[in-house]
Amino acid sequence: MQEQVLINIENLSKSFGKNKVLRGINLTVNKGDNLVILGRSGSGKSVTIKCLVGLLKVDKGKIEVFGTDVTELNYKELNKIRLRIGFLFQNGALYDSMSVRDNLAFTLKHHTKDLSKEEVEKQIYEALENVGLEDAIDKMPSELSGGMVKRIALARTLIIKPEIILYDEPTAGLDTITGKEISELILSIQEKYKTTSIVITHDIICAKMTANRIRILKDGLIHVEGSFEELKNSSDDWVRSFFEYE
Ligand SMILES: Nc1ncnc2c1ncn2[C@@H]1O[C@H](COP(=O)(O)OP(=O)(O)OP(=O)(O)O)[C@@H](O)[C@H]1O
Repeated sequence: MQEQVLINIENLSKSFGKNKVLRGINLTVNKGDNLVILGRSGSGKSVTIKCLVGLLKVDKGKIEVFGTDVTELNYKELNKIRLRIGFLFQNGALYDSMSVRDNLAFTLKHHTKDLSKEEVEKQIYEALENVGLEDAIDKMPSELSGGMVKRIALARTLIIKPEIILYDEPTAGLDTITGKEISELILSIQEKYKTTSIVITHDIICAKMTANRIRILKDGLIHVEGSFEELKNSSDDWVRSFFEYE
């Protein structure tokens, strides 16, 4: 069966002044892929996904998402594509002044107009159930632990039923056990919803649990790609160094 390409990046370049961050990235993500991008701090992982959703303007190259080159779109057209993509940002903060319910309702209503009150409530419960936090519905963000905030942020991402989910450092700032729980959750979401995802992480356990393919960025290019086991056993010392703490 022919693979369906959801993301196709060709020759993507991006500099900030003299800082040449991306020097010609090529990347495809097929439907159902769960791609992990590894790379040292500052190697351009976040810049890559920000270009992907049009938060940063590219210098050169093509980025096709759902078959449309997003580098050529105006704001309105870009927004249409973004509605099909969920983000879990590194500091994916919730709105502090809103309860968990209102945080989720706000996102849902922004995304899908004209839902009945009952439907909104039902979808909020469903999203919270997916992350095992139905009981937190009336809590304020200040009452939640770091791991709970990540889970709620994930529920907020899921509530729009995205076709692609972008995770930027989903386990950053969490202790090992809580980080592992978040990775397990990402995995269970992948299995339940057959989502396509890109996960940017430093956390090798998270990469092992969530990736079907891994790419490693170096010097503004994709240095290497392969499965977890292939890269872990690479003949390249630099590549293997990422897997030392597994
Ligand atoms: N808006 C910006 N303006 C100027 N420079 C930027 C901007 N965004 C990113 N950079 C620079 O681009 C480079 C890559 O940053 P990026 O955030 O993509 O790294 P990263 O690989 O995600 O790192 P980390 O793992 O630490 O999050 C860095 O040198 C950073 O300073």
